Amino acid sequence: MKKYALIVAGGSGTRMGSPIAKQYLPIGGKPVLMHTLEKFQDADPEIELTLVLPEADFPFWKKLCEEHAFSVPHHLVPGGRSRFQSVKNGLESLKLNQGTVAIHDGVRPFVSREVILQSFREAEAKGSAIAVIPLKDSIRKLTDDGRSIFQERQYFRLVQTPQTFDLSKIKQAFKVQELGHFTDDATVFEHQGWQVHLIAGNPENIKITTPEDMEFADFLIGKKRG
Ligand SMILES: Nc1ccn([C@@H]2O[C@H](COP(=O)(O)OP(=O)(O)OP(=O)(O)O)[C@@H](O)[C@H]2O)c(=O)n1
Ligand SMILES: C[C@](O)(CO)[C@H](O)COP(=O)(O)O
Repeated sequence: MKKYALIVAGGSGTRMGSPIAKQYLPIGGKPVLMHTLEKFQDADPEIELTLVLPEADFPFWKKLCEEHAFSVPHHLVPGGRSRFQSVKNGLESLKLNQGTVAIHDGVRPFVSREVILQSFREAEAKGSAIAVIPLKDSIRKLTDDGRSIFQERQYFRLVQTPQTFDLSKIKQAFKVQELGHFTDDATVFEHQGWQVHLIAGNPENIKITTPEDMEFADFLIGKKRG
């Protein structure tokens, strides 16, 4: 079955607060996004890659690719005002309806090869595959009257990407109007009344969001290089 990956990097990285958006910041000598694209190509060179970026950044990205002699083949698609709109643009750019598509945050460069391959296998068999990890800390729910209530953490999971789907189903799901609780692609899929299938993610697959995450990313890259 044909495999696609939609790497979404259409955001501006306000929580990082750096002059250059976080997806272009260097770790281990090259931009975060290049590591992410390479992860998918290394997992399976047959995966067709689409990169969603703010349209105004296209010339900057092309310059970065030249500077780094970056040769992983990919199509560029303009992002939207929210993650939902960026994913929608990316899905609409895929002209065929058959296959599976992994939707992945460009700022998660530490996704493992095993998780990528497993997500495609399970999505082919079950229609969806959402990478999640269990919690290590205890958790509490805050109430409106200022109290907090213990929660049984075994019933919770942290949700990562990739979130991989049957292509025709996820295209159909994204035809809806955007709702406030659509924080990821699983919530959009579920809105159709379909159940999502969870798979085990890899714990180092962090979403680079704040300056501390960049420090951790530098540490992880260094550790991998030994
Ligand atoms: N309009 C948007 C907003 C976000 N994203 C992407 O969705 C992923 C997860 O979003 P997040 O970490 O929130 O990125 P930003 O929106 O860039 O960060 P912030 O919320 O701090 O501004 C990122 O790869 C980001 O580039 C996107 O493609 N299009
Ligand atoms: C899609 C996601 O990375 C899953 O954990 C997350 O929901 C993105 O959230 P953000 O607030 O847009 O960073």
